[in-house]
Amino acid sequence: MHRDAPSAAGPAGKPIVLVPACNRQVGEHPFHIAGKKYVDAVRLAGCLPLVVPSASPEEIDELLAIAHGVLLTGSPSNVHPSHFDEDVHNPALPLDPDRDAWTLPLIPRALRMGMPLFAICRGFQEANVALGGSLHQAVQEQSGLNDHRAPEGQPPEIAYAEQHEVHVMPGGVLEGLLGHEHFRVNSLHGQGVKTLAPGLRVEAVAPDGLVEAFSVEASRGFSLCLQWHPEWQAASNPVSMKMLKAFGEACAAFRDYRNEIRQPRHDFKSDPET
Ligand SMILES: N[C@@H](CCC(=O)NCCCC(=O)O)C(=O)O
Repeated sequence: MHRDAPSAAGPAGKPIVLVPACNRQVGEHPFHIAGKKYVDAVRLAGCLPLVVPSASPEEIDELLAIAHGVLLTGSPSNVHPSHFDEDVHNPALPLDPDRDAWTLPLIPRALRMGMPLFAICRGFQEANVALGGSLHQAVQEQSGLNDHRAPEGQPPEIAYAEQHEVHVMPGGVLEGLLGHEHFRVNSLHGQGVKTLAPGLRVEAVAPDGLVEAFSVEASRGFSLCLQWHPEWQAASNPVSMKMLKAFGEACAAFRDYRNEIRQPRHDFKSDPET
């Protein structure tokens, strides 16, 4: 086999990142939707976004067989509290049980494979619940915790403006990437971590002590789950770009590993050119 021949798995294309969609009623009809800023963030990471409408358990396995990473987006909808054994606290707030139904089983399966995971806001909350944690349904109603919701009725430039500092915990993924002790982030959430799932490592906390970032210690792959929105104007945010670059590199490494183990073993004895 010529040394410069492409590998049997073919030239490595961009890593494929699954982006689970939300479910939204538009007029009389149900739609699957995904925020453009999340899809743009996957491209900024150097990966190929694959927005997925929904998936049956069998389809989850098929999707994981072709993917090299998962990005869980934010959403105005809340993770249904039944997944952490609570009743709905405020029925006026939107839910998305169809998204919950497949992202919650997707997360542990992806992590068990060592597939890179990048989770944002609702996605951060999904990851905590999927792995056995629970959420405050109304952070602002908890004694000692601040109101982490965005200012109401404001244009995106105000709603996604930086709201508070986060303190980076020493020795974790974030400190390794950023080397920062603290920096300011935006904040657009009413739910928040109540109990952290087993096996999660706190990566950053807000001034009131609320967990703002975690990684999955048990996973052998890259994982970074953030309560804030790094995808907002990410291209002009050096902190966001460092995290997205690390995620993209981890997805590329996972792709290369996948291609390597799937490459048919070469029988050098029978090949006259070796
Ligand atoms: N609904 C949850 C999660 C909040 C969240 O993801 N906000 C972002 C919504 C819009 C966007 O996608 O940027 C909560 O309130 O905690």
